[in-house]
Amino acid sequence: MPGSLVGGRVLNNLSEAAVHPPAIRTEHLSKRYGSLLALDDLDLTVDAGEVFGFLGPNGAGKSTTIRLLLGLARPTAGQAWIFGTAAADVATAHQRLAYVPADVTLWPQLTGAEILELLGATGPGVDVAYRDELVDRFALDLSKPGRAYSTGNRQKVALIAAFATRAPLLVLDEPTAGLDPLMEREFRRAVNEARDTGSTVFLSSHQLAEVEAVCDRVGILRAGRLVEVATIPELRRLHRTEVLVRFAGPVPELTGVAGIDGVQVDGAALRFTLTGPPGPALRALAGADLTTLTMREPTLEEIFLDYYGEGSR
Ligand SMILES: Nc1ncnc2c1ncn2[C@@H]1O[C@H](COP(=O)(O)OP(=O)(O)OP(=O)(O)O)[C@@H](O)[C@H]1O
Repeated sequence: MPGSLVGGRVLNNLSEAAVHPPAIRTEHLSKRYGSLLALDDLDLTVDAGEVFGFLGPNGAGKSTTIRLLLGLARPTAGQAWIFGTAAADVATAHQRLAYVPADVTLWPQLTGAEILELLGATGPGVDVAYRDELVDRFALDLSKPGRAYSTGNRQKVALIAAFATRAPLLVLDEPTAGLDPLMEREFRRAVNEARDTGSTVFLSSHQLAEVEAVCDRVGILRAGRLVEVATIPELRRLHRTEVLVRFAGPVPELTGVAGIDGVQVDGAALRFTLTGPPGPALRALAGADLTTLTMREPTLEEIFLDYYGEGSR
């Protein structure tokens, strides 16, 4: 390794970053449309090999970010890199990525088969055997002209074309919005296969179950600002857990105990929300005569509602 020849940990790390740059890196990336700051100072790194979910309510700035990453829009400030290449250097950056837009448009006169051929010939390469396998798995009829495909089938054509490139980076904007549950399952399989072969997947989504099923990490965007980046278990730890306790004897007084919120007494049952470490609550309960203790982790939906809440965009 060139780094180890000259020695020194710092130099090794530098050469590592140069040889294996992150799949996506942004620094102070911002986009303004008139008075609207659609994306505000985004600093994000997605490592090669990660499946990263980009979440946010309508209008949060997800598609704007994707357009900036693809060089389809110019940042107002900041910069983005794809595997170390400036996103603005489209000819180089796009040799290593495949993209599926939220609204797939196909050439109306070409058949599905012709469209896949064309996309294969103009993209970053194609694994024909894998493409044929995906056509079967997504149950896509390739004989129809583009104009005759439904929204979901147009999406399938674009997804198959993207996965079949085996590109090092797949950028997918709302990839399953038009797919039925069976096809969603195939989509998840294909994402896992992409990860298994070392590809990076960056997907924007509103579908929390999908994000939970396939993503290693998620970024949460709200009104143009990145408000969290975490793994899903980390997100759960950051958020409240609902606790239900039933007692055989008297119900202890928990109001004022650290890390507890929303205490409700209902006969011999006590409900509360754990907002911090469970130690103080458990100590407060230790002397009581408990019959059951149930803890429920927040669903991803509850976590996102916490972030989106009032005033979100
Ligand atoms: N070309 C444009 N001109 C003016 N405003 C724009 C333009 N593109 C996007 N916007 C605005 O920027 C904000 C972010 O839009 P963007 O499409 O990035 O959101 P999104 O998170 O992808 O939303 P959705 O989930 O609905 O797709 C929105 O308020 C949108 O109206």
